[in-house]
Amino acid sequence: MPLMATLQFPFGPSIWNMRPCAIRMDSLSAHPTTYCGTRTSVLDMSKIKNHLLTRTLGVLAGVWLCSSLAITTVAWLVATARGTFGLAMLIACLFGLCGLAATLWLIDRRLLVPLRRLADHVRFEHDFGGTPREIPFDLSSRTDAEGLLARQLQKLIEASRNHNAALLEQTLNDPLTGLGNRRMLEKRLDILVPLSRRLSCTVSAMMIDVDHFKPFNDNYGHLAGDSCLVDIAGVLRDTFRRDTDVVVRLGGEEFLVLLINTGKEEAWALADAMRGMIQALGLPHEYSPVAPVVTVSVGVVTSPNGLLIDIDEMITYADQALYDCKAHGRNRVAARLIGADETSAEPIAAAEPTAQTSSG
Ligand SMILES: Nc1nc2c(ncn2[C@@H]2O[C@H](COP(=O)(O)OP(=O)(O)OP(=O)(O)O)[C@@H](O)[C@H]2O)c(=O)[nH]1
Repeated sequence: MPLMATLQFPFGPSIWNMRPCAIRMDSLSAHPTTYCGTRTSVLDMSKIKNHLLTRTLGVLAGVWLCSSLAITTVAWLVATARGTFGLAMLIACLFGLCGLAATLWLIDRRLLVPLRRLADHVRFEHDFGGTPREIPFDLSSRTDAEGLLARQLQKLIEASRNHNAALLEQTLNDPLTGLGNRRMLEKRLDILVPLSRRLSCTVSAMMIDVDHFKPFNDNYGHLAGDSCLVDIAGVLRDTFRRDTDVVVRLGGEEFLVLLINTGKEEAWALADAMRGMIQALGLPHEYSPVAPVVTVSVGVVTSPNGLLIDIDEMITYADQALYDCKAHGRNRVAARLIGADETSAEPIAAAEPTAQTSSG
């Protein structure tokens, strides 16, 4: 509000173009911690506002005083010389108007035009999806209050960009394992679903569940459980490395992998290899009836030829395949195939684990 008040002089249409800038700068300082994250910047902003106000009023008063003195002198001289008071007053008024117009023009060129350009820049930068742009050099290199304002705004914009990027990172990642989370999955699906449809390619999803994780947690402790989840996430990251592979932790001890252009045999083979690698980690789990080490069960579902319509549907089918795994003793891979008629998803088989020999 203070800066807004500073700029509300009736100087013609260009003044009204300043409104967005005034509001934006005002809102920056009104929410310092959420927008720029520093209180120092707010102090600087208020200094700038005071500086601008003092300077504008100073320029106005100076120009007005000088022109009034000049006008009065000229009027007095003319009236004395010609003895015609009316003519003298007319000339004085003309001079006065010219002085006023010159003052307004100067203020517009020196103060308002740069501020208007700054407002345009801030408006552009406010769209954080855009490519970052430096503030125009002729503005930021100025040594006066406008230059200071430009540099401060650039700092605020950069701080805000970094802050937003960090927040985005946090909202898309699982803090424990560093894998993506459900929101990341949704974001990637926005790209992958249309792509798989356009290319009419197969899509496979895997639901991975740690076998008997509750007794592991209960007996070895929550920290050991966390460390186990991190190790499993590492295997997933190493196994599914293509740019289009999506690996997320859905929550708890459940992970989801989405593979574009991957048929059922390939998905099955990958899932089984990954299952073997997790078993080969050899994380002791003496409370598991399946094996003396940590193992996983994997439900795989494949949608042929871009039939992936809805991720929730894929997850439901993958869950059913996972249920098949559990019904057959865990530490294995089971797969389902979504046919043209998606309601008749049929189980392909529940694969005997190739690396199950050690599990007994
Ligand atoms: N350490 C740790 N444990 C978690 C986390 N999230 C969930 N859990 C634990 O994971 C366990 C999940 O237990 P259940 O859902 O019963 O699964 P389960 O024991 O693996 O049983 P099955 O899946 O049928 O083999 C619970 O003990 C949760 O407390 C986490 O972030 N860290």
